[in-house]
Amino acid sequence: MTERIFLFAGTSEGRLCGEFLSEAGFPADVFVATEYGKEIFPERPGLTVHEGRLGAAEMEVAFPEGCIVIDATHPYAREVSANLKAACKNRNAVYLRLLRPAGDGDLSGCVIVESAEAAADWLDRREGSVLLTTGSKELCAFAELRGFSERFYARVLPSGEAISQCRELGLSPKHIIAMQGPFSAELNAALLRQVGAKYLVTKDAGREGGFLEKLAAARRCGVTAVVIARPREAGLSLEQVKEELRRRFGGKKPAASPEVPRFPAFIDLNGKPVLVVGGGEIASRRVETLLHFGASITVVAPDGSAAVEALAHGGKIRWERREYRDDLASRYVLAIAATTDRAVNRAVGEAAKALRIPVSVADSREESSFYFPAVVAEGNLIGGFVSKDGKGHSLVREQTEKVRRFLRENLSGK
Ligand SMILES: C[C@@]1(CC(=O)O)C2=NC(=C\c3[nH]c(c(CCC(=O)O)c3CC(=O)O)Cc3[nH]c(c(CC(=O)O)c3CCC(=O)O)/C=C3\N/C(=C\2)[C@@H](CCC(=O)O)[C@]3(C)CC(=O)O)/[C@H]1CCC(=O)O
Ligand SMILES: NC(=O)c1ccc[n+]([C@@H]2O[C@H](COP(=O)([O-])OP(=O)(O)OC[C@H]3O[C@@H](n4cnc5c(N)ncnc54)[C@H](O)[C@@H]3O)[C@@H](O)[C@H]2O)c1
Repeated sequence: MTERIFLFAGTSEGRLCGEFLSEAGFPADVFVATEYGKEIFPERPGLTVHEGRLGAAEMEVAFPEGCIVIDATHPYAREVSANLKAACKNRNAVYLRLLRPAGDGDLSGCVIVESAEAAADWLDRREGSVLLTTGSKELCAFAELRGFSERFYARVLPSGEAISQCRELGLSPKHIIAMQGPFSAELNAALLRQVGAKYLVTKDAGREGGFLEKLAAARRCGVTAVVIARPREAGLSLEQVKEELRRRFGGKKPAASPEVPRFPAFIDLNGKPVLVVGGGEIASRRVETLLHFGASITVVAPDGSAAVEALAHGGKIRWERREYRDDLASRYVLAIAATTDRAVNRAVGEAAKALRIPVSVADSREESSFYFPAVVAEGNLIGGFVSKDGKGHSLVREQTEKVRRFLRENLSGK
């Protein structure tokens, strides 16, 4: 048996390493922590991308004995690295730490602290606005400080999760900058001036992380950079990791991730709120199916088919005649995105996943956390068909029709 490769990514090195694996024909399972991380990890042949944070116990279950684990997580993601190391030890797996070199910037004039908490403590004893560029997860270290919501501006990733975290901790939209870096020194300087910052809080995220551009901007604007020191850790460069993999596999290939089909769950929708965004042909087909299962359906769409019109008129569904406004409510138990607008469908998918609501996105199997099945309901039997890979739409349609006919004939009178 050839070993499998697991890559924990989410950083630029992680992406480069993924690129290398794909080009070398090395299949791998890639893990990214957030949905946003998955989105920016380009789809590549041979790579199976999983989203979500695994705990130590889950990692241990996921790793087959003797596999190879590449840890390309952020240099500050201490907990993940500790978990990966422990899981690898218990599974006799090879642990390769892919670590970007430190930023080796000129730290003169900077305040160096050991942790986000130490940075918060230092800032608590000073006045003036602060631009935080340490990510949404570190925010809570600062949230308790007096004047947090007035003094602090947070620059975070433009993901629903990060923005809600900022909002929950009390930052108003005016104090949130949602963009993906790394940023130029010019843009950093413009933001520092825009918020009237006196302090900039940053980690030493290395050259690739845009650390040097942050230092340069702070210096240019007369802003004090508060640098959270990097944990001391040994690691390999991307080149060294590539070398190690080539050496291990020689002409052989790692084993591919086994294809796992989706589990057909039969859930109770009776009387439960279901949201359908879009009111056209596809949405109508879904609505009609869902009504058989007692769902309490709300359609959100500026215009709809004759079927939607009739159902709304007859009081069978609720129809909000408007565009979707990024307002998915958590009370829904299921969501369908079936508009002709790609951006809207994607937004519904993301909002639903953030709320852990199963969602089918009519124009993207990747973004669908469940596939809408071709439903078979004959006699006392209920079934639903999808293709294993979610690509066989016509096959599903044709074959399901045959199954329906078959069951109708066989079950007549039963
Ligand atoms: C089962 C069924 C249920 C239903 O829709 O009610 C269903 N698709 C059906 C038919 C069908 N769909 C399409 C065609 C046109 C021909 C073709 O392209 O081949 C035909 C065939 C036809 O109409 O003849 C187009 C299409 N569909 C999806 C994409 C996007 C993509 O693939 O990423 C595109 C390209 C559209 C675009 O981008 O413009 C995606 C999805 N469609 C799914 C379900 C989910 C996966 C299930 C699976 O296929 O395994 C999934 C992943 C997500 C979801 O929607 O939940 C239904 C049969 C119902 C029945 O017969 O009773
Ligand atoms: N999964 C499948 O089986 C399948 C099959 C064919 C097509 N598709 C895809 O499904 C999608 C819908 O196709 P259709 O044939 O139903 O289109 P359609 O033109 O019949 O309907 C589009 C609907 O989207 C609504 N809409 C547009 N912008 C909106 C917004 N901002 N907010 C809310 N609603 C909005 C419109 O009001 C309309 O009701 C397309 O993306 C298409 O590619 C999926």
